[in-house]
Amino acid sequence: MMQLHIVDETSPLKAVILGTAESCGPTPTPEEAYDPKSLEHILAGTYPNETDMTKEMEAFYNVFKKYGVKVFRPSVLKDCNQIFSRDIAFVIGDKLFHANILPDREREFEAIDHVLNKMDPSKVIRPPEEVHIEGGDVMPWKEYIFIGTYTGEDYPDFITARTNKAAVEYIKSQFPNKKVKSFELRKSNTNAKENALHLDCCFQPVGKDKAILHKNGFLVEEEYQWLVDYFGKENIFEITKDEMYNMFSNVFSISPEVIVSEKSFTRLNNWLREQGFTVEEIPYSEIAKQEGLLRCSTLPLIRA
Ligand SMILES: NC(=[NH2+])NCCC[C@H](N)C(=O)O
Repeated sequence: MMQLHIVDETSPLKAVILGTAESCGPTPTPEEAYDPKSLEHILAGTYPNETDMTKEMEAFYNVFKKYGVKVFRPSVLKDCNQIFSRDIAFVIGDKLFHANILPDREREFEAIDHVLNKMDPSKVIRPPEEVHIEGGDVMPWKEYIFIGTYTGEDYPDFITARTNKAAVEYIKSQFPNKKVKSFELRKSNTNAKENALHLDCCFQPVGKDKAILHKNGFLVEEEYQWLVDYFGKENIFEITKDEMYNMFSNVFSISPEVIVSEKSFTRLNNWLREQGFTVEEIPYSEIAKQEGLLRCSTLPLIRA
C-alpha cells in the first residue's frame, strides 16, 4: 500500500502524478475557456497544440527520471485537457483530498483511479459539496497550511475563483494541529495580468526558507506583508506583473536543492543559482499559455 506523505513544498520528491497533454482535444471556443490567458490565446489564434505541449511534458518527465522520482500518469481520456493534475486532488500529511474542482474539469479525476487504488481507502477523502477547493490553492508548509481563496460576495461571478471560505473552514477542521493561513487573491475573468488564478500563480516557497512572491496577486496588503515578514525580505524574490503573467512563481521543487524552471525565466533562474540551487531548465512556454506551469502539472504524493 502506498504511504502518502506531504508536509511541505520542497522535501525530496519520491512519487508524483504528472499530467498529460495527450488527447487534450481541439482548441476550445472562447465560451469554453475557464481562465483569461487561455481565452487571450484562443482569440489570438495562438492557443497551444497537443504535439508541442506533449514534448514539453516529456521534458519534465525526463527530469523526474533523472532524479529517480516514481512518476504516475493519468489514463488518457479522449479530448480532455489533463495537463494540470495539481488541481484535481492534493495530499496533506498522509491523506489525499479529492478536490471539488470547477465542474468543467471534474472528469479529470476519474483518470487517476489506478493510482488511488494503491492507497488505503480510508486516507482518500472527499470534502462536502459546498467546499470548493483546488490543489493550486493549497500549500502545506511545516506547521502551516497556506490556502489561496476569494471570499467576496461576487465569488459566483468569477470562474477564476476556485477555493471558497467553506474550504478554509474545512481544512481547519481537518487539521486542528496545523496553523491554517488563508490569503485573498485578486481575480479577473478577462485580464490575466490582474488574475491570480491560484495561490501558486503569485507565491511559492523554495528551498528551506525562501519564496517567490508577487504583491499585486494579493487583495489584502497585510496578508502579503505577513508572508514578507515570515520569510524575511532578503529571502524573497519579488516578481513583476509580467513575470507573474509568465508564471515565474509556478516552478517546481524536486528537493530543497533542485528546482525545475522554464528556460526563458532568466532573471529568476540566475537568482536561484546565486542562492545555490541547481536549476533544471526545460521548455514550457506553450503550456504557460493556459495559465498554468510546472507546479500546476504535478500532484506530489510522497516527499521524504
Ligand atoms: N494550479 C494551477 N495554478 N493550475 C492552473 C490551471 C489552469 C487551467 N487553465 C484552469 O483554469 O483551471
